[in-house]
Amino acid sequence: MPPETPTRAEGLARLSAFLPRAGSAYARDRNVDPGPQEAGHVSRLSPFVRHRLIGEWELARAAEQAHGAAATKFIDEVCWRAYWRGYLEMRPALWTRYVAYLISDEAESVRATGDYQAAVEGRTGIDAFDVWASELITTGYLHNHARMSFASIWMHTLRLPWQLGAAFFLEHLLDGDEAANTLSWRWVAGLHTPGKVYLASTEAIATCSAGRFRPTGLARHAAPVAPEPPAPVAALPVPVPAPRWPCVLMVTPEDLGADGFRLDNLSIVGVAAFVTGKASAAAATAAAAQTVARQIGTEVRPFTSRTELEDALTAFGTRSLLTSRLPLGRTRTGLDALLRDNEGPIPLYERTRQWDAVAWPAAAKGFFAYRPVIAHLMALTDPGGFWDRP
Ligand SMILES: Cc1cc2nc3c(=O)[nH]c(=O)nc-3n(C[C@H](O)[C@H](O)[C@H](O)COP(=O)(O)OP(=O)(O)OC[C@H]3O[C@@H](n4cnc5c(N)ncnc54)[C@H](O)[C@@H]3O)c2cc1C
Repeated sequence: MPPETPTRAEGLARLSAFLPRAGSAYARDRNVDPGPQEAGHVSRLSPFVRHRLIGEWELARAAEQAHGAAATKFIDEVCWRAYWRGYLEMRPALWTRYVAYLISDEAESVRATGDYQAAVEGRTGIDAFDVWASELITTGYLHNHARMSFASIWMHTLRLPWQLGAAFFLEHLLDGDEAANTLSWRWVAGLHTPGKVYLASTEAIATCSAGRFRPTGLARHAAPVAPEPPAPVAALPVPVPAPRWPCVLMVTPEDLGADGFRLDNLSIVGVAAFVTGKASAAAATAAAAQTVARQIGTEVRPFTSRTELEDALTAFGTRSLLTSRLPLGRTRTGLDALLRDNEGPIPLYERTRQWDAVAWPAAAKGFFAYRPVIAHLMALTDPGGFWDRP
């Protein structure tokens, strides 16, 4: 697993070590999880990709260069990430409803039950499930098939609310991502593609765990889910040119720079680091901010409060903040609370990476309808560049 403070160098080393397996071997073996002690058939790059220490485009292009058409499956999987992200950005109600459930009386009473406690402590007696609960907590990672089966057993066999399972994942996954996580749990529940649920089976778990597990007593029928109104579709903000006046570059765990912040022709007078989230993400944010500040010859001011942010802006002599687009989720919610403080507005300018500007609006329906956009993404000349030139 990644070191305490994941770095781009570590992620790139992991990518180059994995690359020989990103072609036909990935297509054939990716669903088999030999366990955390083994090298495995997947990249385990998600914690680096989640925080944009490495861009999705870098993974996809490296795989295409190494394997040509045989990299299609790997590139598809990489693009699931942008698909989920775009889908949620256009349906913010799915996120707000999920958050509202977590603070409801019903959620509180379920958390107090023995069944919930047994599930999160890995004491259900269900083979595989209990091991995965503890693997998630100790390593911060689960293989995709383990995530699917765990979520299925959680809601369909144990009959626990999907939202509490999603929250358990988000708390422990090092790649915890509001879009991929919430929407994958909804997909297992049958809420993403109506009527299509994911039911874990003994045989599939035995095969996908390379024979390590053979759980019995799994549900043969899906748990009923409460019907919900369709989420209204919101328009994505149109990307706008970055301001040419002096700004402070704000680095957040949502984008740690991937292959650069492309600051040429901009007037950046300082760097502010919003050090929030898990300890590893906060440390990586501080480190990424240091790197970019060194490159442009300025200072870094870390902040977690309005007062520290105000101090940084005063020190740098401007009130304009420039950052990579902040998607829906915990970082955005935390920052909005600081910016909305009644000490006066702080203008925030968000830049959209070209990869996101093309990928997100295409996530209108299912992934099948989305697939044609993958060719456009792969053809972009500067996918990590920002869509902010006039
Ligand atoms: C219930 C559930 C919850 C999930 N929660 C998260 C989450 O919080 N954060 C997260 O990044 N992924 C999540 N996923 C998707 C997927 O399980 C992980 O991205 C993947 O297991 C990461 O391991 P890897 O880096 O070895 O993937 P690889 O197979 O090596 O894939 C390469 C990269 O492609 C992306 N990717 C691959 N598969 C998916 C997918 N199905 N959806 C989205 N992106 C994908 C990831 O960025 C990954 O690093 C979830 C899946 C399920 C079923």
